[in-house]
This record gives sequence, structure tokens and C-alpha cells, in this order.
Amino acid sequence: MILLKDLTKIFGSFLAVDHLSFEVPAGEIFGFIGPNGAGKTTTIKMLATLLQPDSGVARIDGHCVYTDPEKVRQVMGYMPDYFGTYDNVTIHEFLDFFARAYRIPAKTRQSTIDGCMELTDLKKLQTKLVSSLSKGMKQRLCLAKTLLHNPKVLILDEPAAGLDPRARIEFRSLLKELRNMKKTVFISSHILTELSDIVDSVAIVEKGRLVVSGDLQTISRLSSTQNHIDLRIRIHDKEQIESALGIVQQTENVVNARVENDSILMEYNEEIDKMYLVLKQLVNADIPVTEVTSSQSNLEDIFMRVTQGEVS
Ligand SMILES: Nc1ncnc2c1ncn2[C@@H]1O[C@H](COP(=O)(O)OP(=O)(O)OP(=O)(O)O)[C@@H](O)[C@H]1O
Repeated sequence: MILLKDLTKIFGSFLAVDHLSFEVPAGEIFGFIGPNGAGKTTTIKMLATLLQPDSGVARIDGHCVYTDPEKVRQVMGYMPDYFGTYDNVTIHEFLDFFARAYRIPAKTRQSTIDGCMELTDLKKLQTKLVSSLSKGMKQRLCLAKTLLHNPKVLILDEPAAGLDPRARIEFRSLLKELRNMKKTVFISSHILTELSDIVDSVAIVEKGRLVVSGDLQTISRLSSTQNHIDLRIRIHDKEQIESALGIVQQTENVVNARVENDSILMEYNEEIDKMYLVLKQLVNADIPVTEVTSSQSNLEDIFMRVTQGEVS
């Protein structure tokens, strides 16, 4: 649904976006992640047809952002990181103004506005003045405005920045609803925890360049310099926990083994399919193992591993 090929933007002699190439499949929530100054907003402005690329190609639903911006705007909704609102109008008046600007026919205008207000939970507030809204409500209003022309693709630049925890959670469930509606959502952020449980795929950028892109499992595998699992093994009999600790400490590739309550925690520098080797040592010694839990890399681990922390 979104394709970038060697997309490049230069400000004077400064290369802000450097031959960026990746694809976003239809219907996905796609995270565009990078530290401050990585070139996310610059890339997004090119996708949103507001900034001209210096070279390369970007297409949305097959339309080139540079040669066919009108077509792109018909299928794409863009929510910038900073947006203005008209303060002395009500929520309904604000949305009605933009629905007219989008030339939504009079016959369907009201039902379209109602649909967008329902989705963003603003219906009950429709007579409130925009100036009286909280930041989270304004964010939802801007998203409602972005949805008026029923775009297939949504491009959201740091949509959760500045929201309190409750508003962030509400925003996340709204994103899931958009995915259920089969929309493709391209969302930028430098806050990883905000995205890790909702995105299907990501592109990680640094200093204008792509570091890695793909679905989370694939990039976790690709970016892994060392296989690493955190293991927690619960032992039924507390008396045997010290001898169990001795056994795992002798096991190859186990590091930082320690006791915590009725469990042994350790890092195991091996593939998950080798985990049984640790358990085998314990079972052979008649240690009563009752539970094993393992966790592999999350989005934050991947990000820290693949980026150098360099900001241009
Ligand atoms: N109009 C401009 N003229 C000159 N330099 C610019 C311009 N716009 C952006 N830059 C520079 O390009 C680089 C990338 O900026 P950009 O805003 O795209 O980063 P970002 O990844 O969105 O950062 P943040 O997470 O802080 O919003 C920065 O070094 C910025 O100073």
C-alpha cells in the first residue's frame, strides 16, 4: 500500500533522508521508528505530498506522491505532529467545515460526520467549543477530521506525543479499531513502548537511513547478534533450590543465574530450541521443576541493538 524506493531529501548540504526504501503491506499498522532527528517527519511530509523529494520514488496505493499528489490525497489521511484547530467553533462545526472542504455531498455529510465522531468518541461532546477541549480530545478531533474522506491509508506523525497514560491507551484501542476497518496505518514514534503491542511491522531509521524493516519476528532474528533468552524456572521444593542453582550455573551458555523466591532466573545465550538442555540437567538430578517461562526480545531490545544512538 505504501512503497518507498531510494527516497532522498537534502536540505542545503544536509542529507536528512538518505535513499530510504521499504514497503508497507495493506491493512497493517506499521511503526516508523527512530530517535529524534532521524528524518521521520521529513519522510512523512514527502509521503503526505507536502515536501518534494530530491530523488527516489514514493507511492501510496500505486500513486506517485510527486507526480500524482491529488490522487494520493484522495486515498490518504495525514495527521501532523503539530496541528492547529479553530478554537471558537464547536466540534460539530469544525468537522462540518472540513467535510465541506472535502466536498462531501450534502446528502451524506451528516452521516459521515456522525460516523467519525462515534469512532473517536466525540459524539456526546459535539456542541462543545474546540477551545475547551483537552489535548487528548483535540488529538481525537484531528483524527476525526483526518478520517472524513474515508482514506484507505492513515499517516500519523507522533500521534500519542503529550498524551497522558489513559489517553494513550484509548488512542491505541482506536488504532486497533482502524485496523479492523482494514485501513493501513503508518505511525511514527520514538516511544517504543507505545507501539510494541500494536504494530505488525516496523521500519527503524537512524540519521536518515534505514537500519532494518520487516515484521517484528523477522527483524528480531536478523538483528540478533547473539541468541538470548531470559529463563525463569520454578522449583517445587525450596530445599532443592540451591542445588538446582549449582546445576544451572554449570550448564553451558547459562549466565547470571540467581534465586528469586521459589524460582531460578537466568540468561541463556542459545536458541529457544536448545532450552531443553538446561531442563534436562535439572530433571536428571531429580529436581522438581514445576514451571518454565521464557521471554525473547521485544521491540525495545531490537531498537537498542540496531541503532547506535547517533543523531545527525
Ligand atoms: N526545513 C529544514 N531545513 C533544514 N533542516 C531540516 C529541515 N527540516 C528538518 N531538518 C533537519 O533534518 C533532520 C531530520 O528532521 P526530522 O524532523 O525529519 O526528524 P524526526 O525523526 O522527525 O525527529 P523528531 O523525532 O525529533 O521529530 C534534523 O536534523 C532536522 O534538523
